[in-house]
Amino acid sequence: MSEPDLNRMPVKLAPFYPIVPDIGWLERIVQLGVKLVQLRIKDATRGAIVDQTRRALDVTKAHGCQLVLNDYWDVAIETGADFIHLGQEDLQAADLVALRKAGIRVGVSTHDETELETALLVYPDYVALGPIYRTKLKIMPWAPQGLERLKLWRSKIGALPLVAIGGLTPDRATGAADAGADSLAVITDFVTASDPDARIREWLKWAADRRS
Ligand SMILES: Cc1ncc(COP(=O)(O)OP(=O)(O)O)c(N)n1
Ligand SMILES: Cc1nc(C(=O)O)sc1CCOP(=O)(O)O
Ligand SMILES: [Mg+2]
Repeated sequence: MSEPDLNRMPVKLAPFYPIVPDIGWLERIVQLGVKLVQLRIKDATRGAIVDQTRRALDVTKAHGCQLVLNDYWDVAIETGADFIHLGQEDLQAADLVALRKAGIRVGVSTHDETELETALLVYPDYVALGPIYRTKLKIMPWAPQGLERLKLWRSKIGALPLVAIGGLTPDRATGAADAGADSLAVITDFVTASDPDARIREWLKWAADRRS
């Protein structure tokens, strides 16, 4: 368990939080104005992950965007990523003290109340709840949580930043944000769009309208 750093400022997450499978996607969308992005690489060597994370940090820093690395907590420390995102199994393996010492922010996945209790024990910088809607990305044992569950998470975690994930689309965005999500994590919607750049711009316009 890692103690909270009382000097650590709470994070403010951008309302739109795209997740990408590789550096090519990341470079493409950061140039469009994305301010928070997750690099979620599956099935690559550690060397390739380090290399892509370094390249991701170069491009995100140049564009005033924050980088979240998924899963690879040791690579996050080695490269100086802004955040690490940890699932519940990742959480058991990660060295949270080392992450804190390195100044890396920590986001944690939750899918039920037990997982939320576990997540809160490590004083995360944000909590993610999913899948809010059915997702086509991966098979998951949880039924869609829905907006009521998002409201419940909001009431349970107070001011801690809350990320919604799973099946989100621009049509569903305002509902999820009004239910309490500070930031919406999205993959399939823009990756499978006929014009991904246009879809990213649509999301960014929604985020800008949401902020104002
Ligand atoms: C913002 C956000 N929320 C949830 C997840 C899922 O993390 P995890 O449960 O570890 O599953 P994988 O993404 O590693 O397959 C996430 N990546 N990001
Ligand atoms: C990777 C992932 N984790 C989830 C969780 O609930 O923890 S849902 C999910 C996929 C979300 O992406 P899409 O926008 O493609 O549905
Ligand atoms: Mg994971």
